Amino acid sequence: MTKLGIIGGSGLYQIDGLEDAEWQSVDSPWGAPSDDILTGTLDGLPLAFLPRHGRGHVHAPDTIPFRANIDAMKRLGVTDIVSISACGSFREEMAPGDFVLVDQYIDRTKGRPASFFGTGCVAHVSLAHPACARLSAVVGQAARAAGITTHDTGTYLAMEGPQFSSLAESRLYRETLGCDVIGMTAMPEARLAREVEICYLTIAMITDYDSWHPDHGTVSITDILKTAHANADKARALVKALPAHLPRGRGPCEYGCDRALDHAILTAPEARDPDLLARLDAIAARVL
Ligand SMILES: CSC[C@H]1O[C@H](OP(=O)(O)O)[C@H](O)[C@@H]1O
Ligand SMILES: Nc1ncnc2[nH]cnc12
Repeated sequence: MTKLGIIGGSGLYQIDGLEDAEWQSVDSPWGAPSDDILTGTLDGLPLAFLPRHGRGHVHAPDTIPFRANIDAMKRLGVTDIVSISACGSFREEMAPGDFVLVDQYIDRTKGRPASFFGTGCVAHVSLAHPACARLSAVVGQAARAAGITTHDTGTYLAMEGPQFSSLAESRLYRETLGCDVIGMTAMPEARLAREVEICYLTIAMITDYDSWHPDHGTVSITDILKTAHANADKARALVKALPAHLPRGRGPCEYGCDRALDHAILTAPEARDPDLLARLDAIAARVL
């Protein structure tokens, strides 16, 4: 049975229209999630919504408790995460107001805890295709049905922030690294979603042209927030359109997202750390 998780970014701190809506506090051995999680159903689809920065925008990109957030989603039984992020654009044709379905990432974040595994239980999952192509196709259909201009692929540069990029960095990411969009939060979120075997997709909601564009000057938070608020209405329209496109029942993910931990754990059973294993109870129960 599909259970949809939505992670809302800057400007998207709640969603409307859920039946049996309830803000639930979820305990995680990885710390407190960014906020309580709004659960309910939308047209019969079970859904869990978490504002990534917390209501009131409490967490900075580097203090978001990514592991607690993803562990909490897993504990709630979420099978698919659609993660929504305000992003800058490196492409003229990916204009403010457009949505980009991210399929690749370049991770330039620094020092954020990026794995549930480590000493005492070492695991290596594949991240060659971090986004779930099945989820991306479904979200693309729903976004178009909601009248949103949507680009089907894009490479996301995850920067550390919280400051925006210098002009030289912006040009490097666009011209040398070939990235399409930029933000501060999709990593390590995408890595962690793969480790917990949840199908995952980042939707980049374009708010600005970062600082490379000769006609747009430097990126300003005031302009970003104006576009982010308009984008949040589109994001809510997209969420409303999703249940009509997302099948309720589900077989195995055809791209293997839900089996990412098969053969991934290297530590011998007798050498595993019981404390770490206890913290992995929700994450790796299927294989431990
Ligand atoms: C509001 S501008 C910078 C801020 O917005 C993005 O957050 P999110 O991905 O959660 O929408 C960006 O990554 C920065 O954290
Ligand atoms: N230009 C930009 N750089 C990083 N994060 C962003 N979020 C929105 N716009 C951004």
